Amino acid sequence: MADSTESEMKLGSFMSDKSAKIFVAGHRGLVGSAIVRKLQESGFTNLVLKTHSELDLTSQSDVESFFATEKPVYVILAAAKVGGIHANNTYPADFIGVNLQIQTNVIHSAYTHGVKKLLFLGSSCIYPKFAPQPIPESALLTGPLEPTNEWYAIAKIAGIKMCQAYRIQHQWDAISGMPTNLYGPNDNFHPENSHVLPALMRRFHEAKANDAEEVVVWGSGSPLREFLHVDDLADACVFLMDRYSGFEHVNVGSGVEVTIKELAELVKEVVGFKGKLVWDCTKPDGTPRKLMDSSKLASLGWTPKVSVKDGLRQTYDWYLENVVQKKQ
Ligand SMILES: NC(=O)C1=CN([C@@H]2O[C@H](COP(=O)(O)OP(=O)(O)OC[C@H]3O[C@@H](n4cnc5c(N)ncnc54)[C@H](OP(=O)(O)O)[C@@H]3O)[C@@H](O)[C@H]2O)C=CC1
Ligand SMILES: C[C@H]1O[C@H](OP(=O)(O)OP(=O)(O)OC[C@H]2O[C@@H](n3cnc4c(=O)[nH]c(N)nc43)[C@H](O)[C@@H]2O)[C@@H](O)[C@@H](O)C1=O
Repeated sequence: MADSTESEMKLGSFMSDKSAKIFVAGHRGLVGSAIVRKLQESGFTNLVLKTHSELDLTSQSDVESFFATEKPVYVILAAAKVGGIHANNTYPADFIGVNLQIQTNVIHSAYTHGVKKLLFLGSSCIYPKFAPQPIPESALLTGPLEPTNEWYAIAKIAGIKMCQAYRIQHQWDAISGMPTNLYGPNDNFHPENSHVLPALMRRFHEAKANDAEEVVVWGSGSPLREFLHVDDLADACVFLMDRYSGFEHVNVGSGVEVTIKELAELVKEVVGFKGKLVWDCTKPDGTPRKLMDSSKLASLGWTPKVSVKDGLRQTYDWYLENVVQKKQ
Protein backbone atom coordinates (compact mmCIF):
# COMPACT_ATOMS: atom_id res chain seq x y z
CA MET A 1 0.00 0.00 0.00
CA ALA A 2 2.63 2.43 1.21
CA ASP A 3 4.04 3.61 -2.09
CA SER A 4 1.23 2.48 -4.37
CA THR A 5 0.47 5.97 -5.65
CA GLU A 6 4.12 6.96 -6.06
CA SER A 7 4.47 5.73 -9.61
CA GLU A 8 1.29 7.58 -10.61
CA MET A 9 2.65 10.96 -9.49
CA LYS A 10 4.57 12.83 -12.15
CA LEU A 11 8.02 13.53 -10.78
CA GLY A 12 9.80 16.55 -12.22
CA SER A 13 6.59 18.42 -13.06
CA PHE A 14 6.99 21.02 -10.26
CA MET A 15 10.13 22.60 -11.74
CA SER A 16 8.74 22.52 -15.25
CA ASP A 17 5.94 25.05 -14.67
CA LYS A 18 7.35 28.26 -13.19
CA SER A 19 4.03 30.08 -13.58
CA ALA A 20 2.00 27.61 -11.49
CA LYS A 21 0.33 29.26 -8.49
CA ILE A 22 2.09 28.30 -5.24
CA PHE A 23 0.76 29.11 -1.77
CA VAL A 24 3.63 29.38 0.73
CA ALA A 25 1.93 29.47 4.13
CA GLY A 26 4.00 31.27 6.80
CA HIS A 27 6.09 33.24 4.28
CA ARG A 28 7.37 35.74 6.84
CA GLY A 29 8.84 33.10 9.18
CA LEU A 30 12.32 31.55 9.20
CA VAL A 31 11.39 28.69 6.87
CA GLY A 32 8.67 30.30 4.76
CA SER A 33 10.85 33.33 3.90
CA ALA A 34 13.74 31.06 2.84
CA ILE A 35 11.37 29.02 0.66
CA VAL A 36 10.09 32.20 -1.00
CA ARG A 37 13.70 33.30 -1.69
CA LYS A 38 14.50 29.89 -3.17
CA LEU A 39 11.36 29.79 -5.35
CA GLN A 40 12.02 33.31 -6.63
CA GLU A 41 15.68 32.50 -7.37
CA SER A 42 14.46 29.41 -9.25
CA GLY A 43 12.22 31.55 -11.46
CA PHE A 44 8.77 30.91 -9.97
CA THR A 45 6.56 33.92 -10.69
CA ASN A 46 3.16 33.20 -9.20
CA LEU A 47 3.44 32.97 -5.41
CA VAL A 48 0.40 33.57 -3.20
CA LEU A 49 1.47 35.02 0.15
CA LYS A 50 -0.80 36.04 3.02
CA THR A 51 0.27 37.45 6.37
CA HIS A 52 -1.22 36.10 9.58
CA SER A 53 -3.45 39.19 9.87
CA GLU A 54 -4.64 38.82 6.27
CA LEU A 55 -5.47 35.11 6.71
CA ASP A 56 -5.67 33.38 10.09
CA LEU A 57 -5.03 29.75 9.25
CA THR A 58 -6.73 28.59 12.47
CA SER A 59 -10.04 29.81 10.99
CA GLN A 60 -11.58 26.96 9.03
CA SER A 61 -14.04 29.21 7.18
CA ASP A 62 -11.35 31.75 6.20
CA VAL A 63 -9.02 29.02 4.95
CA GLU A 64 -11.86 27.43 3.01
CA SER A 65 -12.80 30.67 1.25
CA PHE A 66 -9.13 31.47 0.57
CA PHE A 67 -8.67 28.16 -1.28
CA ALA A 68 -12.03 28.52 -3.08
CA THR A 69 -10.98 31.95 -4.38
CA GLU A 70 -7.26 31.52 -5.03
CA LYS A 71 -7.17 27.88 -6.16
CA PRO A 72 -3.40 27.39 -5.80
CA VAL A 73 -1.81 24.51 -7.69
CA TYR A 74 0.84 23.76 -5.06
CA VAL A 75 1.01 24.34 -1.30
CA ILE A 76 4.06 24.47 0.99
CA LEU A 77 2.91 24.55 4.60
CA ALA A 78 5.49 26.43 6.67
CA ALA A 79 3.01 28.18 9.00
CA ALA A 80 2.90 26.82 12.52
CA LYS A 81 3.14 27.72 16.18
CA VAL A 82 6.91 27.32 16.69
CA GLY A 83 9.30 27.87 19.59
CA GLY A 84 12.18 26.51 21.61
CA ILE A 85 12.23 24.24 24.62
CA HIS A 86 10.86 26.84 27.07
CA ALA A 87 7.95 27.92 24.83
CA ASN A 88 7.02 24.29 24.08
CA ASN A 89 7.09 23.43 27.78
CA THR A 90 5.14 26.52 28.88
CA TYR A 91 2.36 26.71 26.28
CA PRO A 92 1.43 23.06 25.56
CA ALA A 93 -2.20 23.90 24.73
CA ASP A 94 -1.13 26.38 22.03
CA PHE A 95 1.45 24.02 20.58
CA ILE A 96 -0.99 21.14 20.16
CA GLY A 97 -4.16 23.17 19.49
CA VAL A 98 -2.95 25.84 17.06
CA ASN A 99 -0.85 23.39 15.07
CA LEU A 100 -3.66 20.85 14.75
CA GLN A 101 -6.00 23.61 13.59
CA ILE A 102 -3.63 25.15 11.03
CA GLN A 103 -2.56 21.88 9.45
CA THR A 104 -6.04 20.32 9.44
CA ASN A 105 -7.59 23.38 7.81
CA VAL A 106 -4.86 23.78 5.19
CA ILE A 107 -4.50 20.10 4.29
CA HIS A 108 -8.26 19.51 4.01
CA SER A 109 -9.04 22.67 2.01
CA ALA A 110 -6.04 22.11 -0.26
CA TYR A 111 -7.32 18.63 -1.08
CA THR A 112 -10.92 19.80 -1.52
CA HIS A 113 -9.97 22.61 -3.90
CA GLY A 114 -7.86 20.53 -6.24
CA VAL A 115 -4.30 21.37 -5.13
CA LYS A 116 -1.96 19.10 -7.09
CA LYS A 117 0.67 18.60 -4.40
CA LEU A 118 1.23 19.71 -0.79
CA LEU A 119 4.38 19.64 1.35
CA PHE A 120 3.82 19.42 5.11
CA LEU A 121 6.72 20.26 7.44
CA GLY A 122 7.17 18.45 10.74
CA SER A 123 10.23 18.36 12.99
CA SER A 124 12.82 15.95 14.38
CA CYS A 125 10.97 16.08 17.73
CA ILE A 126 8.40 13.61 16.32
CA TYR A 127 10.80 10.77 17.17
CA PRO A 128 11.01 8.95 20.52
CA LYS A 129 13.25 10.56 23.15
CA PHE A 130 15.56 7.53 23.10
CA ALA A 131 15.37 6.69 19.38
CA PRO A 132 18.35 4.89 17.79
CA GLN A 133 20.94 7.37 16.42
CA PRO A 134 21.11 8.46 13.69
CA ILE A 135 17.29 8.34 13.65
CA PRO A 136 15.75 6.63 10.62
CA GLU A 137 12.25 7.51 9.37
CA SER A 138 11.10 4.07 10.61
CA ALA A 139 11.66 5.13 14.27
CA LEU A 140 8.36 7.06 14.20
CA LEU A 141 5.90 5.85 16.89
CA THR A 142 8.29 3.29 18.37
CA GLY A 143 8.63 4.80 21.87
CA PRO A 144 7.72 7.61 24.30
CA LEU A 145 8.32 11.23 23.24
CA GLU A 146 10.48 13.89 24.93
CA PRO A 147 8.09 15.45 27.53
CA THR A 148 9.14 19.09 26.91
CA ASN A 149 7.74 19.00 23.37
CA GLU A 150 5.33 16.08 23.22
CA TRP A 151 2.29 18.30 22.53
CA TYR A 152 3.92 19.87 19.48
CA ALA A 153 5.25 16.45 18.43
CA ILE A 154 1.78 14.88 18.62
CA ALA A 155 0.39 17.63 16.37
CA LYS A 156 3.24 17.10 13.87
CA ILE A 157 2.73 13.31 13.91
CA ALA A 158 -0.99 13.91 13.21
CA GLY A 159 0.06 16.06 10.21
CA ILE A 160 2.21 13.26 8.78
CA LYS A 161 -0.61 10.78 9.31
CA MET A 162 -3.15 13.12 7.70
CA CYS A 163 -1.01 13.39 4.58
CA GLN A 164 -0.68 9.60 4.48
CA ALA A 165 -4.43 9.07 5.04
CA TYR A 166 -5.37 11.44 2.18
CA ARG A 167 -2.84 9.67 -0.04
CA ILE A 168 -4.37 6.26 0.75
CA GLN A 169 -8.03 7.26 0.51
CA HIS A 170 -7.89 9.90 -2.22
CA GLN A 171 -4.60 9.13 -4.06
CA TRP A 172 -3.67 12.73 -3.27
CA ASP A 173 -0.02 13.82 -3.48
CA ALA A 174 0.65 15.09 0.05
CA ILE A 175 4.24 14.62 1.25
CA SER A 176 6.00 15.36 4.55
CA GLY A 177 9.53 16.63 5.29
CA MET A 178 11.05 16.42 8.79
CA PRO A 179 13.68 19.12 9.26
CA THR A 180 16.25 19.02 12.04
CA ASN A 181 16.99 22.14 14.18
CA LEU A 182 17.18 25.15 11.82
CA TYR A 183 18.68 28.64 11.91
CA GLY A 184 19.25 31.61 9.60
CA PRO A 185 17.75 34.96 8.51
CA ASN A 186 14.30 35.82 9.90
CA ASP A 187 14.73 33.53 12.89
CA ASN A 188 12.97 34.37 16.14
CA PHE A 189 15.45 36.08 18.51
CA HIS A 190 13.10 36.28 21.51
CA PRO A 191 15.10 35.94 24.78
CA GLU A 192 12.97 33.10 26.23
CA ASN A 193 10.72 31.65 23.52
CA SER A 194 13.26 31.17 20.71
CA HIS A 195 15.47 28.18 19.89
CA VAL A 196 18.96 27.89 21.34
CA LEU A 197 20.99 29.32 18.45
CA PRO A 198 19.20 32.68 18.01
CA ALA A 199 18.78 32.95 21.81
CA LEU A 200 22.53 32.63 22.36
CA MET A 201 23.41 34.92 19.46
CA ARG A 202 21.30 37.68 20.98
CA ARG A 203 22.52 37.04 24.55
CA PHE A 204 26.21 37.09 23.55
CA HIS A 205 25.66 40.18 21.40
CA GLU A 206 23.96 42.07 24.24
CA ALA A 207 26.59 40.92 26.75
CA LYS A 208 29.35 42.17 24.44
CA ALA A 209 27.58 45.49 23.89
CA ASN A 210 27.13 45.93 27.67
CA ASP A 211 30.65 44.74 28.61
CA ALA A 212 29.13 41.96 30.74
CA GLU A 213 31.52 39.44 32.30
CA GLU A 214 29.37 36.37 31.86
CA VAL A 215 26.50 34.87 29.88
CA VAL A 216 24.01 32.35 31.26
CA VAL A 217 23.34 29.28 29.10
CA TRP A 218 20.54 26.83 29.91
CA GLY A 219 20.92 23.23 30.97
CA SER A 220 24.08 21.15 31.32
CA GLY A 221 25.58 21.83 27.87
CA SER A 222 25.78 18.09 27.17
CA PRO A 223 22.76 17.58 24.82
CA LEU A 224 23.68 17.07 21.18
CA ARG A 225 21.84 18.87 18.40
CA GLU A 226 22.09 18.74 14.62
CA PHE A 227 21.86 22.15 12.88
CA LEU A 228 20.86 22.91 9.29
CA HIS A 229 20.92 26.34 7.65
CA VAL A 230 17.43 27.34 6.51
CA ASP A 231 18.64 28.01 2.92
CA ASP A 232 19.60 24.33 2.72
CA LEU A 233 16.18 23.37 4.05
CA ALA A 234 14.47 25.59 1.45
CA ASP A 235 16.54 23.94 -1.28
CA ALA A 236 15.50 20.52 0.05
CA CYS A 237 11.81 21.55 0.10
CA VAL A 238 11.90 22.58 -3.56
CA PHE A 239 13.79 19.36 -4.36
CA LEU A 240 11.12 17.26 -2.57
CA MET A 241 8.28 19.08 -4.35
CA ASP A 242 9.90 18.16 -7.63
CA ARG A 243 11.46 14.76 -6.96
CA TYR A 244 9.47 12.97 -4.23
CA SER A 245 5.92 11.64 -4.13
CA GLY A 246 6.21 8.87 -1.55
CA PHE A 247 4.02 7.80 1.38
CA GLU A 248 6.70 8.01 4.06
CA HIS A 249 7.97 11.30 5.55
CA VAL A 250 11.57 12.28 4.68
CA ASN A 251 14.24 13.42 7.17
CA VAL A 252 16.09 16.63 6.25
CA GLY A 253 19.30 17.04 8.22
CA SER A 254 22.89 18.18 7.83
CA GLY A 255 24.53 15.18 9.50
CA VAL A 256 26.55 17.66 11.59
CA GLU A 257 25.93 17.61 15.33
CA VAL A 258 27.49 19.55 18.20
CA THR A 259 26.96 19.63 21.95
CA ILE A 260 25.20 22.72 23.28
CA LYS A 261 28.50 23.60 24.98
CA GLU A 262 30.31 23.46 21.59
CA LEU A 263 27.54 25.50 19.99
CA ALA A 264 27.79 28.13 22.73
CA GLU A 265 31.56 28.38 22.16
CA LEU A 266 31.04 28.73 18.39
CA VAL A 267 28.42 31.47 18.75
CA LYS A 268 30.57 33.22 21.36
CA GLU A 269 33.47 33.27 18.89
CA VAL A 270 31.40 34.52 15.96
CA VAL A 271 29.90 37.32 18.07
CA GLY A 272 33.25 38.17 19.66
CA PHE A 273 32.19 37.95 23.32
CA LYS A 274 35.23 37.57 25.60
CA GLY A 275 33.59 36.75 28.95
CA LYS A 276 32.71 33.39 30.48
CA LEU A 277 29.77 30.98 30.27
CA VAL A 278 27.65 30.06 33.30
CA TRP A 279 25.38 27.00 33.07
CA ASP A 280 21.86 27.21 34.55
CA CYS A 281 21.09 23.60 35.37
CA THR A 282 17.59 24.44 36.63
CA LYS A 283 16.61 24.72 32.93
CA PRO A 284 15.70 21.51 31.04
CA ASP A 285 18.14 19.76 28.69
CA GLY A 286 15.37 18.22 26.63
CA THR A 287 16.17 15.24 24.49
CA PRO A 288 19.81 14.09 24.92
CA ARG A 289 20.48 13.58 21.22
CA LYS A 290 18.52 13.79 17.95
CA LEU A 291 20.75 13.26 14.97
CA MET A 292 18.64 12.28 12.00
CA ASP A 293 19.47 9.67 9.43
CA SER A 294 19.04 11.63 6.19
CA SER A 295 20.30 8.87 3.91
CA LYS A 296 16.91 8.51 2.22
CA LEU A 297 17.07 12.13 1.01
CA ALA A 298 20.74 11.68 0.06
CA SER A 299 19.82 8.60 -2.00
CA LEU A 300 17.30 10.73 -3.92
CA GLY A 301 20.21 13.06 -4.82
CA TRP A 302 20.08 15.94 -2.31
CA THR A 303 22.87 17.11 0.00
CA PRO A 304 23.29 20.27 2.15
CA LYS A 305 25.84 22.97 1.25
CA VAL A 306 26.15 25.49 4.09
CA SER A 307 28.76 24.78 6.83
CA VAL A 308 27.87 25.64 10.42
CA LYS A 309 30.70 28.22 10.62
CA ASP A 310 29.64 30.02 7.42
CA GLY A 311 25.99 29.77 8.38
CA LEU A 312 26.62 31.26 11.82
CA ARG A 313 28.59 34.20 10.39
CA GLN A 314 25.95 34.91 7.75
CA THR A 315 23.19 34.74 10.39
CA TYR A 316 25.07 37.08 12.75
CA ASP A 317 25.60 39.57 9.89
CA TRP A 318 21.88 39.37 9.16
CA TYR A 319 21.05 39.90 12.84
CA LEU A 320 23.31 42.98 13.03
CA GLU A 321 21.82 44.49 9.89
CA ASN A 322 18.16 43.63 10.39
CA VAL A 323 17.61 43.51 14.14
CA VAL A 324 20.33 45.57 15.87
CA GLN A 325 20.63 48.41 13.34
CA LYS A 326 16.85 48.73 12.91
CA LYS A 327 16.47 49.26 16.67
CA GLN A 328 18.99 52.14 16.67
N1 LIG B 1 12.76 26.62 13.43
C1 LIG B 1 13.17 25.37 13.51
O1 LIG B 1 14.26 25.09 14.07
C2 LIG B 1 12.36 24.26 12.92
C3 LIG B 1 11.14 24.49 12.26
N2 LIG B 1 10.45 23.42 11.73
C4 LIG B 1 9.15 23.58 11.08
O2 LIG B 1 9.21 24.54 10.05
C5 LIG B 1 7.95 25.23 9.95
C6 LIG B 1 8.20 26.72 10.01
O3 LIG B 1 8.89 27.05 11.21
P1 LIG B 1 9.62 28.46 11.40
O4 LIG B 1 9.75 29.13 10.11
O5 LIG B 1 10.79 28.21 12.25
O6 LIG B 1 8.57 29.24 12.30
P2 LIG B 1 8.33 30.82 12.41
O7 LIG B 1 7.72 31.04 13.75
O8 LIG B 1 9.57 31.54 12.05
O9 LIG B 1 7.26 31.10 11.27
C7 LIG B 1 5.97 30.59 11.35
C8 LIG B 1 5.09 31.39 10.43
O10 LIG B 1 3.73 30.90 10.56
C9 LIG B 1 2.87 32.01 10.68
N3 LIG B 1 1.69 31.66 11.44
C10 LIG B 1 1.63 31.16 12.70
N4 LIG B 1 0.36 31.01 13.07
C11 LIG B 1 -0.40 31.41 12.03
C12 LIG B 1 -1.79 31.50 11.81
N5 LIG B 1 -2.68 31.13 12.76
N6 LIG B 1 -2.24 31.97 10.63
C13 LIG B 1 -1.36 32.37 9.68
N7 LIG B 1 -0.03 32.30 9.81
C14 LIG B 1 0.44 31.84 11.00
C15 LIG B 1 3.69 33.05 11.41
O11 LIG B 1 3.16 34.33 11.25
P3 LIG B 1 3.15 35.33 12.52
O12 LIG B 1 4.59 35.39 12.99
O13 LIG B 1 2.63 36.58 11.97
O14 LIG B 1 2.26 34.67 13.54
C16 LIG B 1 5.05 32.88 10.76
O15 LIG B 1 5.14 33.61 9.56
C17 LIG B 1 7.09 24.71 11.10
O16 LIG B 1 6.20 23.74 10.64
C18 LIG B 1 8.10 24.10 12.04
O17 LIG B 1 7.54 23.04 12.75
C19 LIG B 1 10.93 22.14 11.84
C20 LIG B 1 12.12 21.87 12.46
C21 LIG B 1 12.92 22.90 13.06
C1 LIG C 1 13.50 22.28 16.70
C2 LIG C 1 13.07 21.72 18.02
O1 LIG C 1 13.26 22.67 19.07
C3 LIG C 1 12.82 22.32 20.37
O2 LIG C 1 13.65 21.35 20.90
P1 LIG C 1 15.15 21.59 21.32
O3 LIG C 1 16.05 21.05 20.28
O4 LIG C 1 15.34 21.04 22.69
O5 LIG C 1 15.22 23.17 21.26
P2 LIG C 1 16.01 24.40 21.81
O6 LIG C 1 16.69 24.97 20.64
O7 LIG C 1 15.08 25.30 22.53
O8 LIG C 1 17.06 23.87 22.90
C4 LIG C 1 18.15 23.05 22.58
C5 LIG C 1 19.05 22.86 23.77
O9 LIG C 1 19.73 24.10 24.03
C6 LIG C 1 19.66 24.41 25.41
N1 LIG C 1 19.77 25.86 25.60
C7 LIG C 1 20.83 26.50 26.18
N2 LIG C 1 20.60 27.81 26.28
C8 LIG C 1 19.39 28.03 25.67
C9 LIG C 1 18.64 29.21 25.43
O10 LIG C 1 19.01 30.29 25.80
N3 LIG C 1 17.47 29.04 24.77
C10 LIG C 1 17.02 27.81 24.34
N4 LIG C 1 15.85 27.74 23.67
N5 LIG C 1 17.72 26.68 24.59
C11 LIG C 1 18.88 26.79 25.25
C12 LIG C 1 18.34 23.80 25.84
O11 LIG C 1 18.29 23.65 27.24
C13 LIG C 1 18.37 22.48 25.07
O12 LIG C 1 19.16 21.55 25.76
C14 LIG C 1 11.46 21.68 20.39
O13 LIG C 1 10.83 22.16 21.55
C15 LIG C 1 10.78 21.77 19.11
O14 LIG C 1 10.40 23.10 18.85
C16 LIG C 1 11.64 21.31 17.99
O15 LIG C 1 11.20 20.62 17.13
